Amino acid sequence: MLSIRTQLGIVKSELICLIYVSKFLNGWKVHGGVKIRSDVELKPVPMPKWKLTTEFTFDSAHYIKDYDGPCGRMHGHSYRVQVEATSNQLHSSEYCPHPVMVADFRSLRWAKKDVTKGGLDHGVLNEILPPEYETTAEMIAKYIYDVTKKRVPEGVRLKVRVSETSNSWVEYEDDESES
Ligand SMILES: Nc1nc2c(c(=O)[nH]1)N=C([C@H](O)[C@H](O)COP(=O)(O)OP(=O)(O)OP(=O)(O)O)CN2
Repeated sequence: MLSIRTQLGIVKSELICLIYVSKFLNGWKVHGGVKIRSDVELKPVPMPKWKLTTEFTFDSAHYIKDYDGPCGRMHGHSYRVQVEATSNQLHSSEYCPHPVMVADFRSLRWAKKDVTKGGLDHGVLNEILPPEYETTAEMIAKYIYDVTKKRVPEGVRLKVRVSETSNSWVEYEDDESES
């Protein structure tokens, strides 16, 4: 008789099981495998963490494709970049075998290198960035974020700020809700 389906479309034994579970949970809820009273409000446990910030500049030329104005013509900026890396764990790096750093500063500062050495300095950004990245400060920040993300240990959260001129900054960062 175990296979007799009820009108709810579930097996009888499953129904009995559900009744037991609902009685068991009456006024309670299960959180992380633990039964707790449903009126108890759970607050996130604060986790101590490290936050590194490094800043650098690079000088490059660019134009914004189809931009109706001076930014559509080839021109240059001294870009200022800040990269922030956050983690509650320390890691080893390519250069250091011991788990003593969030991420090696060297892996965060790659973009300041000369374009012939894999960086963005003294290049034409429209030629360096893959075509899916336009050369707005927004997309330069995303590009630096995307490349840096591949160079830092898993779980390290990143925020990249880019400034073309002293007036304006752009930020690109991990989605808080992902952690
Ligand atoms: N949201 C964005 N807007 C603009 C970007 C950008 O990357 N993101 N870029 C440009 C141009 O590249 C331009 O070089 C910078 O423009 P602007 O801020 O106007 O530069 P100035 O410092 O010369 O501004 P002033 O107000 O004239 O001093 C445009 N927009």
